[in-house]
Amino acid sequence: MTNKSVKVDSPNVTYTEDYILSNYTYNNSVVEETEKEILIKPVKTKYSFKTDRRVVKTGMMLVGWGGSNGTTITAGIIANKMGINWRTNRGINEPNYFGSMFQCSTVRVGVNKEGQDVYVPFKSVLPSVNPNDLVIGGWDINKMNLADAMERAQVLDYDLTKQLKPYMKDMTPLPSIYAPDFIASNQSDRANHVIQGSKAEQLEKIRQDIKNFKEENKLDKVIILWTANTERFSAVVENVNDTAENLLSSIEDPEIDEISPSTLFAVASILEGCTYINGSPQNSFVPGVIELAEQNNVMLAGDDFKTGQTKFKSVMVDFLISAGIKPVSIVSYNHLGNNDGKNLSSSRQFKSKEISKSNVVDDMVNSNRILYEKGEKPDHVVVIKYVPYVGDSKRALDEYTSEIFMGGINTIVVHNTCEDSLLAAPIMIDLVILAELCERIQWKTEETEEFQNFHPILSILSYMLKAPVVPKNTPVINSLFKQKSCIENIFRACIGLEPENNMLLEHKTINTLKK
Ligand SMILES: NC(=O)c1ccc[n+]([C@@H]2O[C@H](COP(=O)([O-])OP(=O)(O)OC[C@H]3O[C@@H](n4cnc5c(N)ncnc54)[C@H](O)[C@@H]3O)[C@@H](O)[C@H]2O)c1
Ligand SMILES: O=P([O-])([O-])O[C@@H]1[C@@H](O)[C@H](O)[C@@H](O)[C@H](O)[C@@H]1O
Repeated sequence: MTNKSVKVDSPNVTYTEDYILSNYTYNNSVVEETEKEILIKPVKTKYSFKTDRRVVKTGMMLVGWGGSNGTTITAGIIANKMGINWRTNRGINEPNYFGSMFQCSTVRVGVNKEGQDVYVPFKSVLPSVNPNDLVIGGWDINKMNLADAMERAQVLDYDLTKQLKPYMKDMTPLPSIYAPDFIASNQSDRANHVIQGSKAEQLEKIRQDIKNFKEENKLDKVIILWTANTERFSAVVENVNDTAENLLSSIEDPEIDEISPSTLFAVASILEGCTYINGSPQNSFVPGVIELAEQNNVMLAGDDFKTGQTKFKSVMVDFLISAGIKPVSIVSYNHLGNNDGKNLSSSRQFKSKEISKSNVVDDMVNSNRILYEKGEKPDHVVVIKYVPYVGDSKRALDEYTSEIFMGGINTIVVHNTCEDSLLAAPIMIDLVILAELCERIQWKTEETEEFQNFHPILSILSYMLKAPVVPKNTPVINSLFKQKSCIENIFRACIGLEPENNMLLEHKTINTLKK
């Protein structure tokens, strides 16, 4: 695939040294529904987009750096950066970023003179950070260095880990905030690298860590990503964490415990002006965090990486319902033996994951009132079991039972086995790279004078997340192809291209009589 630069030649697009400026007409429709009629009125909004072309030196700080995902993403980036090949019984393996939608998928940009579709790497559409250039750091409640932690995770092939150890042995996580009430008690033996002191002192330490990391590595920006253990949900308590002011005040109050480590990290990130991404299912983004991010115009994205079983579900259910087939029972079972699975074997932590894995079909079900009455849903069961022997190699079994034509029943069973962390690492890379890119895109319309950033809650990143956090009163979209289409078409608009509509009219209106 080409590494050529991609440029749009259009009166709607201007390339300056520092910016790509595009004028884009956004076509939508306003619908008026009466007793007897649905009246649809097309509307047009003129947008201007401004994308900063200056890709700067970017750091990625991982909370939970010593875990399976944290060590795997670090190992994968080093292997790609250094071009480290490794041998297995299948022969020589080369590093890649497979599973990263932005690094390894393509977009159709038009047709050539022969009428053939032309595809370019998605990552070539707008200037973005090369994952090889990410400066990596982070925190863990366990002091093990990254080389030993990579071995502990047992995710990557031996010959690769042997070559990587010299690069990772001197990488040591910073001590972190440990609150035993928020993660499984079976994690307590891991907690040997903990920041002491009050919540306020812990918050200040994390803020200082971010400042130091930025300064020591001469970074222009840092993105912070939570890939630590799944926490239980935090209670949303009036006067405690319901507003930004109350949350900041609660952090200063030693009597208040209902502030999770992940919420403290989110507050620290926001106060340091760093985008924060929640890769786990807990509600780190209590209302006070959301308000603080909006007040400081700092971006957030979450919750819970969408990597395997749930990603598949958001395709499968979309296919069934959009085909007019009615899923009536969905059972998702999996077992795995990594430390994530160990933590999830505790009921309160499993509950967080059960919620994020269960809500993923709601938008698709609610979009079809032919198949489903209002409020009607398929039976939906999520089961996760901890089986130490299988380690990171998650075994997922899904059963989709649907009603089909004339009383027929269709049952589809899927078995899916893979190293969970090898699915998660490229998704984490996409989240960080795309979050950084979104920080450099601004928009305005004819009604707004100044260019402004996207809303701080980055719902555009929903493709990578099981339980997308979205701005208040906006829709949660879980359908994978709608999510991909959203990212692709917004980026196309930034270079003045129309949305991909898949009409290929040029191939359907050919004049067969023309000689
Ligand atoms: N496919 C996937 O792997 C996948 C998909 C979706 C979500 N997730 C989520 O990603 C997270 C990480 O998964 P994993 O497989 O790497 O788990 P892991 O248990 O191997 O790693 C988590 C790490 O976080 C550390 N930790 C726990 N509490 C911490 C704290 N307060 N501060 C800093 N570090 C802390 C632990 O010591 C551990 O090293 C989990 O919450 C998991 O549910 C994983
Ligand atoms: O993304 P996905 O494969 O549906 O979900 C996964 C679960 O199946 C797995 O049990 C859990 O340990 C991972 O954290 C991840 O959430």
